Amino acid sequence: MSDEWATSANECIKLSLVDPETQKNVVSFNPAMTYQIFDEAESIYGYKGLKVDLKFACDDLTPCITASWKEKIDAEGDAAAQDPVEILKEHLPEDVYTSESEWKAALKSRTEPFTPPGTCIHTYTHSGTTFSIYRTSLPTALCKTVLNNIQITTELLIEGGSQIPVEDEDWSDARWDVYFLYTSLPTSTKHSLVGYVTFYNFFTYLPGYDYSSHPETHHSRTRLSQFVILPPYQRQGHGSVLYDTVYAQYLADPSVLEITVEDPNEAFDILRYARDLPRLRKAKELPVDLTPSKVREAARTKPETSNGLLVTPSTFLSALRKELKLPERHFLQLLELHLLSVLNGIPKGGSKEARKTREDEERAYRLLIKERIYRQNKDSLAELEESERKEKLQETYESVVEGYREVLEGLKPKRREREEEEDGGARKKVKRG
Ligand SMILES: CC(=O)SCCNC(=O)CCNC(=O)[C@H](O)C(C)(C)COP(=O)(O)OP(=O)(O)OC[C@H]1O[C@@H](n2cnc3c(N)ncnc32)[C@H](O)[C@@H]1OP(=O)(O)O
Repeated sequence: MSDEWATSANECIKLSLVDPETQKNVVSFNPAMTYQIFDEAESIYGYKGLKVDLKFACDDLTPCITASWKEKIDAEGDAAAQDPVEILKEHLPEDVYTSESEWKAALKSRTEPFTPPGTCIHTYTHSGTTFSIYRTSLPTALCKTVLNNIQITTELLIEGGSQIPVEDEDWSDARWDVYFLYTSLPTSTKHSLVGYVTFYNFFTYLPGYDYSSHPETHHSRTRLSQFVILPPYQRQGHGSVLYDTVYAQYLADPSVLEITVEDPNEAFDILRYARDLPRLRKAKELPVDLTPSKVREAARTKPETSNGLLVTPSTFLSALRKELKLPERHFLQLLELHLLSVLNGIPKGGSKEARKTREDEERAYRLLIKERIYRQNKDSLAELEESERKEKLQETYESVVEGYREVLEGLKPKRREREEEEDGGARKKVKRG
C-alpha cells in the first residue's frame, strides 16, 4: 500500500459541538488519538484530501458523521479505500445521522427546550460565563442518550479509554453515576457540553456494622471511571472544579466508604495530587507537627497496613485515610508528597543538633518510602539477590521522589497564578469557534 493514499486520522477527523439554533460551531477539536478505532499507525487509507466531520448538537450531543475527499483510490480487495464513516459508526449510537442536512433539519424541528440531565449540584462563573455541573445516573433515559452520544470521546481522548456498554448493561441496579459539566450559551440553546465524568459504585460491607438492625443501609466503594474535559476547555481549571465537586459529593455521603480511580493517566494523576494535597493538609486527623519519623513510628505501632477496605483504625493514619476516603496506595503516596514538603521545610544547616534532626528526618523519609515500595512489590523483590534488591529499591525511591518534586514544583507558581486569575473556580478565557 502506498503512503500517498494514507491520511492521518488524528488530523483529518474534526469533532465539533454545534449550536442547534444558530447551527454555528461552539467549539471544534481533533482527536488526541485514534489507534483504538483505526490502526496503530492512526491512518485512514485510500484518499487524498480526506476530511471526516463528527458533529454533535452542543446540548444533547445528537451526533452526525460525514466524510468528503478530493480523490479516492480506484482499487479493490486489500488495496481498497477504508470507509471512515462505517468504521466510526461502530463506536457511535445506532441512530447516528450520516446526512448533515437531515441532522440539521432534525435539530431545527425540535420542539422541547433541552435541560441537562439530572440535578444541578454546582455553578461557577469564569470570565463572565456560567458553568454548571449536573449529577445524574444510568439508566436515566436522558443520561443514557447524552452519554451514549458523546462517549466516543473516551476512545478519542483517553489512552486505553473504553466506552460504557450503555445498551447491553444489566440495569437491575443503578450503579453508574454520571456528572455532566455544561457552559451556558447566550442563544436559546442555553447549554453546551464541556466535560463529563462517570463513577461505578461497588457494593461493599463496613466491618462491624450492624446490617441486621438496619437492613435498608448499604455501603459502597465508588470508582471514577472516565473523566473528560473537551480539549478547547482543558488547562483552564475546569477539571479541577469538576473533580473537587464530585469528590465533595462522595465525601458527604456516609454510604460511600472509598473513592478510587480506574487507571489514571499522568495528566489526571497530577490533577488528582494537586487537588487532594490541600484536602489532606486541611484534614482534621492530620497532626500539624507531622514529620517522616513520626509517620514511621506510627506505622510501626500497627502490625501491617491493610490492603482491605477501611479496617478499624488503630493509628491516626487509618483515621486520616478514612476521613479522606482515599484508597491505600494513593493515600500513602499523597502522604509521602506532603512529607516531602515538610522535609523541605527543615533547615539543612545550623547547629549540630539541627543538622542531626535533618539527617534523621531524611533517613526516616527514605526508609518510609522504601518500606512502602517493598511491601507493594514484595513478591518480585524477594526473588532478587540482596545487593540487586537494594539497588532496585534505591532506583525506585529516587524516581518516586523525583516525581514528587515535579508535582510540588508544578504546584507552587501555578497556585499563585490561579489565586491571581481565579474567577469563581476557573481561569483564562475559553476560546470559542
Ligand atoms: C480515570 C481517567 O479517566 S484518566 C483520563 C483523564 N482524561 C483524559 O486524559 C482525557 C483528556 N484530558 C482531559 O480531559 C483533561 O485534560 C484532564 C481531565 C486530564 C485535566 O482537566 P483540565 O480541565 O485540563 O485540568 P485543570 O485545568 O483543572 O488542570 C489542573 C492541573 O492538572 C495538571 N494537568 C492537567 N492536564 C495536564 C496535562 N495534560 N499534563 C500535565 N499536567 C496536567 C496541571 O498541574 C494543571 O494545573 P496547571 O494548568 O495550572 O498547570
